Amino acid sequence: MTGLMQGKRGLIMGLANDKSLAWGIARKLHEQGAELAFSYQGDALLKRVKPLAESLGSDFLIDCDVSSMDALDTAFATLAERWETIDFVVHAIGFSDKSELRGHYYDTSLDNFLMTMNISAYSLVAVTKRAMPMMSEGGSILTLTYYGAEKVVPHYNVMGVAKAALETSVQYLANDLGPKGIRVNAISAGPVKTLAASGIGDFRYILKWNELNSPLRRNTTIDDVGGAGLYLLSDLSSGVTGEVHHVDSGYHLVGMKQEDAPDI
Ligand SMILES: NC(=O)c1ccc[n+]([C@@H]2O[C@H](COP(=O)([O-])OP(=O)(O)OC[C@H]3O[C@@H](n4cnc5c(N)ncnc54)[C@H](O)[C@@H]3O)[C@@H](O)[C@H]2O)c1
Ligand SMILES: Cc1c(CN(C)C(=O)CCc2cnc3c(c2)CCC(=O)N3)oc2ccccc12
Repeated sequence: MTGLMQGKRGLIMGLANDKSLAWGIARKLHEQGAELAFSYQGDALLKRVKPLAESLGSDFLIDCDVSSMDALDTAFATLAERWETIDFVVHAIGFSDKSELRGHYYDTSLDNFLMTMNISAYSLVAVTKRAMPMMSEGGSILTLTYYGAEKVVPHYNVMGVAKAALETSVQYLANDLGPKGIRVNAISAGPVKTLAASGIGDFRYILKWNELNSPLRRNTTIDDVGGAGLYLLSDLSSGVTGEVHHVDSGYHLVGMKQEDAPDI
């Protein structure tokens, strides 16, 4: 049977290892017949990303630090050399100085505020600008956000502000690109123990709280995110753009501790 993504190809940005949300998405896309290119952040990550990409039949690896406009120009030129058109881009990138992802938001430095907004929010605009001309047959762009954009999650701090900017950017980009048949959406994922989650104080508490208080009473997996990513990147979501789709076991619905949740 032909897959949902048969004949489709695109770029996955933000794969670091086999715990990455990008990995959950890449696997599902490959299963459904997509052809994949991967961008990674520097040689240190290449040794982990290369074997993962190869396991999905891809030898198309592109070094790209999204804080550099030259690197973005070079990355998309390399992409266009081999593939004249692409059907999708996954933007699974976010970063802040972890010393400011604890304590008070009012202690956020200007430097880290700007760096965090650049990498975690502006980079989607910069990527979209460069992907657009390659999506002459239309396309789908997907980014990853978190509930901390909508409501205060203690210590998510400047990342929450950046994700709020990212989510509104999704709306403005969707409106700009709609006439070109390019859709732009976000998945708001529940907490998942990834590289970007390690080094966060009391992450185990956040995971446990979500497990005990989400409607599904379980944490989110990268396969949960992969399935929803496949939907948003495929023609099944042809009428969907500018959307933030929660893949969080329903946690965003909850306004108070569940009765059956033990104290943790
Ligand atoms: N893990 C979670 O709990 C969770 C929940 C919701 C949303 N998210 C978001 O999902 C996305 C993917 O994160 P993840 O949890 O899979 O962790 P991850 O560490 O596996 O992925 C983050 C990626 O961002 C890349 N990156 C950081 N700075 C970069 C730069 N300047 N240029 C290029 N790449 C850069 C890293 O190399 C890494 O591959 C992020 O946007 C994150 O904010 C994560
Ligand atoms: C959930 C959750 C996350 C996971 N998540 C949704 C994220 O978006 C990850 C954000 C993040 C951004 N930059 C860095 C790190 C994490 C740690 C390593 C590093 O050096 N920089 O991070 C939190 C930080 C504080 C509170 C909750 C969370």
